[in-house]
Amino acid sequence: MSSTAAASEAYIDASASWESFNLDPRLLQALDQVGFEKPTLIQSNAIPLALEEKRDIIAKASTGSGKTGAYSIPIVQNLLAESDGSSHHIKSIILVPTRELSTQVFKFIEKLLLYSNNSIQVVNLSSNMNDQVLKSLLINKPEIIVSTPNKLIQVLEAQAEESEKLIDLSTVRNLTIDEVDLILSYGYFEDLQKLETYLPIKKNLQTFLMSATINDELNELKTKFCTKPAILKLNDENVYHNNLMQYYVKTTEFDKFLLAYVIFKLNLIKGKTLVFVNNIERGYRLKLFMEQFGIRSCILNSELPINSRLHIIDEFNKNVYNLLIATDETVEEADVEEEEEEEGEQKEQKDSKKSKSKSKKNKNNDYGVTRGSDFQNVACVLNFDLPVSSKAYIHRIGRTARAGKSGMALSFVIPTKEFGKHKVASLKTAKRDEKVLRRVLKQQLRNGFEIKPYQFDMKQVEGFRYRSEDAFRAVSQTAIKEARIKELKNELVNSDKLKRFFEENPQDLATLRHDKELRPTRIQSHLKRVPEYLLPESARQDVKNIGFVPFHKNKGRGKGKKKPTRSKADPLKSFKHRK
Ligand SMILES: Nc1ncnc2c1ncn2[C@@H]1O[C@H](COP(=O)(O)OP(=O)(O)OP(=O)(O)O)[C@@H](O)[C@H]1O
Repeated sequence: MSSTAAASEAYIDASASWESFNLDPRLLQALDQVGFEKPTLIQSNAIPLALEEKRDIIAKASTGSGKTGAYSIPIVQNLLAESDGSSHHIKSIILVPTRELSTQVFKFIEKLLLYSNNSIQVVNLSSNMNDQVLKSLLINKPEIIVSTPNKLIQVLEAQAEESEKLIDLSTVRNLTIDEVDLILSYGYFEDLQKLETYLPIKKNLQTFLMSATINDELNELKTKFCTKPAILKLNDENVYHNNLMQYYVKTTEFDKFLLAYVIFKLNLIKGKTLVFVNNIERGYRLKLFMEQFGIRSCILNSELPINSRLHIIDEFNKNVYNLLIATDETVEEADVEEEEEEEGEQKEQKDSKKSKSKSKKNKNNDYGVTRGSDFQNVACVLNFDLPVSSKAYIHRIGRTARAGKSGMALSFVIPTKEFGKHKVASLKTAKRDEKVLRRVLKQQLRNGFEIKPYQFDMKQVEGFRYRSEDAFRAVSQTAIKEARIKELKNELVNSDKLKRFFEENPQDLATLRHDKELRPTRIQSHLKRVPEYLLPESARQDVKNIGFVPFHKNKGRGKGKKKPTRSKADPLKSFKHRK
């Protein structure tokens, strides 16, 4: 069995087994190798529909519920069943919204093909290989192509002039669109329309459309690509998020920084934390601020080269880094509009064309980490900046408590009366924080979940204010600009090294750290130490006795269940000093 962690009992479908789907022995062996003992609910529902009934499928299932397997397993099974090992044709196209996800899905399929003796080939079109390498891979007519819609169309259009067609989609038998609503909101709709002209639509083409949240725009795609699809809407949030504790803290614009300092310096969160901010500049501001206290973190945003982005996620998953500050660049007006409409606040009809073109700006980034990315063992998602919609909230918190594991989500919320009071620490999106919080609370409650208010003991936190203000002042606009350029330069060098050594020297990769200090202009080394007098009483007397956030499974979280005991529900209350 491999290192892939076993899923919890609630997460898998105990009544089903891989054997019951008549899977190819090579695939069964691969599933055993990745450590999937039994299918998850979405997998046990989707696989028979796809394999036995040959249905098109539209599936909505919770984040972290195993949707990748739900479509990849039938794809690989069909290919293994058909393959004679000699002739090759492109049979399956898998479209995903981001390059990160493209790599992730590609790697997963490679694992499923481990015992297929190269009879089936898979290519990641969106990876960073040069044209010659890509050409050599495509010449072999790989059975599966994983790509963003944009990249696929680019290659198809570029070859239109050439006599030899590298990609011939007339042989395609399966089209999968993962995170389909995000694909639409990224402005990929036109690319999908173009794709229609290359694919044998509705002629023997099986289609899978997958997402954790599904919107109305999907109807157009459904009519275009599907024939009598089976619609799977698993009401599974309460199964998957039973292990997720959710809290929010009402605070002020500056105190977000103060609290982040206290939380990370005093190690109040045990395990890896993924911090979400709403723009790139905020990410660097927070990193530079925390750096002064000796708190190391990595940055993840669309500015960084793709190789670095993938390496950072990989290393974070291998526990090389504890703290990752990711910019959520899906903070879209379209999302906000959509929610306002849903709640009847905006009566006017949405001009769908306008909203499609508006979100198009994201498309060229092909970047996104709130959706689909399989971050492993994330103990806490900290919404340093609250997202702008409850949909975005679902996807962010879905980066923790995955595969039945436990996790915690903590969100900082700026009350409307506090908005705009601290010029430098202020953020435009925070104006709507309270409104968004109301929606998030309502939406989570519908699924039986409570997001509890969390009160920090501000008397204890107050002692850290002076140092925070000092450190915050040092992070000037110029310091941020310089740090941004420096990081970019570092990562370009890293990315180049990564490119050259990717395959040959995997050990060398480990030495490329992404959490190096970026150093704001003014260095204040005294800030790295927390003096004894600032520690809470208990921490001063006996560091070993100080508590930490318990991330073990808590059975009492679900709807109508018994409330957890205070010590379990109040994880941030006790302080631990970072050594
Ligand atoms: N049958 C299974 N048994 C055990 N673990 C599984 C199984 N299927 C998937 N997993 C694990 O569950 C995690 C989540 O799976 P996956 O990334 O497919 O979720 P998802 O539904 O696509 O989530 P998202 O909506 O966030 O993209 C992964 O770490 C994966 O390895």
